[in-house]
Amino acid sequence: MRRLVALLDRVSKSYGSGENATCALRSVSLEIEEGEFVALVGPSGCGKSSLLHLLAGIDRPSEGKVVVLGESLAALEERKLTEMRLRKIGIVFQFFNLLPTLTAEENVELPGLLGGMSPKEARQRARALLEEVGLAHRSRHPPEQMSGGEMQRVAVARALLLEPGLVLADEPTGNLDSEASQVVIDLFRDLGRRHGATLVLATHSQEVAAASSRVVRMRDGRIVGEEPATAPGP
Ligand SMILES: Nc1ncnc2c1ncn2[C@@H]1O[C@H](COP(=O)(O)OP(=O)(O)OP(=O)(O)O)[C@@H](O)[C@H]1O
Repeated sequence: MRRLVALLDRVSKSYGSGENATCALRSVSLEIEEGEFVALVGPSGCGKSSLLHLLAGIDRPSEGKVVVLGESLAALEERKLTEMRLRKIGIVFQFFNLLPTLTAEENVELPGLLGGMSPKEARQRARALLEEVGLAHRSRHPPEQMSGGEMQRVAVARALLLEPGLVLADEPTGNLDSEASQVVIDLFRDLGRRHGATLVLATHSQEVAAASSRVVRMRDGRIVGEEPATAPGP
């Protein structure tokens, strides 16, 4: 059997309290195995980002259990959670979140430097990743001199720098035109093959969903279907 990378066990998440409480996730259970490329799809507000935030340890569940790479996130103190986010989880955002004053190469190196890699090793790895995403020639440019698609490829390279066990992406093509989206989609599709990466992303894009190995459909904070369908549990 393949290794389990992430597990949500009857997870619920509410924001706010009393009359203003919003229930974003309602008893969601999900298992993600090594090497999977899972696309979370569903209407706006159905809970996709909330689920990603729990997997990333950005948020904690109101109820239920979240286990990522063998660690129960609820049990981790804040310092260990931050450390885990840096070293073991790569995150790609819709709006890239690159640092504007750094070059592409420096942006990609950053998690390595923060994670204790030597500057030389971080640079070598950043260069190799920028080459892999087809941007070796743009490595000295700051984000403002790049297209959206290029910025997102830099963000993907940055997310991979520390070879995370889990890569999460929230609407990674949401801000790109169709041509740039396709390049980013192809990149994600190759990640599993080249890096053995396990990927979970939230998307409204049919093309992204079509490139995934499993589509998880959500509605009103619940998982309402999967394609291909997984066998029912015991
Ligand atoms: N920080 C927050 N505080 C209060 N409510 C929130 C917060 N974050 C999300 N919500 C609510 O939780 C529900 C689920 O939101 P979530 O962002 O997870 O949905 P989504 O499927 O990612 O939507 P979209 O596709 O529009 O990004 C929504 O009703 C949303 O308004």
